[in-house]
Amino acid sequence: MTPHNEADKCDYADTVLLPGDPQRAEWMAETFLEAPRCINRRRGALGFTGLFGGKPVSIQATGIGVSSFLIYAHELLEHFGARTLIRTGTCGSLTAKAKLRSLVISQSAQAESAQSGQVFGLYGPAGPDPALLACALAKAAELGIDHCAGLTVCSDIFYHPEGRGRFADAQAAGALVVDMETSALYRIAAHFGARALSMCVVVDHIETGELTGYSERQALFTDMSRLALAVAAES
Ligand SMILES: O=P(O)(O)O[C@H]1O[C@H](CO)[C@@H](O)[C@H]1O
Ligand SMILES: O=c1cc[nH]c(=O)[nH]1
Repeated sequence: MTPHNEADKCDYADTVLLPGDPQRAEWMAETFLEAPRCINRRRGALGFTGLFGGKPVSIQATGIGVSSFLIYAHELLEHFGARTLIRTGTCGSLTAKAKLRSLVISQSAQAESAQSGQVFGLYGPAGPDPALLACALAKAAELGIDHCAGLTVCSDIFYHPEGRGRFADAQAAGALVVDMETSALYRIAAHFGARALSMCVVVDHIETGELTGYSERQALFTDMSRLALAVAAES
């Protein structure tokens, strides 16, 4: 038990999938895990453990943004003994290469701004675990999942007064998408000597203004869940 999580120490599997949204956590657990058990309801940040391919896997919602994310990730790594964290998120596309509704695997991540840089300065720069990344790329091809891989920019602010213009530098640096947690995931996992990978479904397009509807999203999460669990099963 921690201030934010009522689970017992032994309730989490070594491998934990991390969606931001508790409804996504519940849907993934009920749809894909055998014998899912809800192990955390505190603050509505739902956590589950069940079996996938005979192997224990957990799914824990992390909320929105780095501050919330780091609380759940820290407690999973330090208190609950998680060794592999796989983010199953959503993101906004910054380029035609990352199509609406497709899956983007974060090969690298950077903070949006100096402000984010200060937050992330607590932990050194880091990327995905190379073996998890290679496994995800191979499995995505094997499962026929529409995906691309590249740089994710990690922002602290969803509604920003400067709007999408603020991503010009990130776009020039080749960023495919923006989310609000991936850089923090890579950095905190490296700090604790754990392995991490982030994959996100593109739910809106910053350049074209295209949007998906919330009710459509569960269908969009099927491929991401299949891929994340295939990686978890091999990890
Ligand atoms: O859908 P999740 O996983 O929460 O991820 C994305 O969605 C939220 C913003 O709508 C941020 O947390 C962002 O990173
Ligand atoms: O535009 C978006 C969409 C999802 N998540 C983000 O952080 N930004």
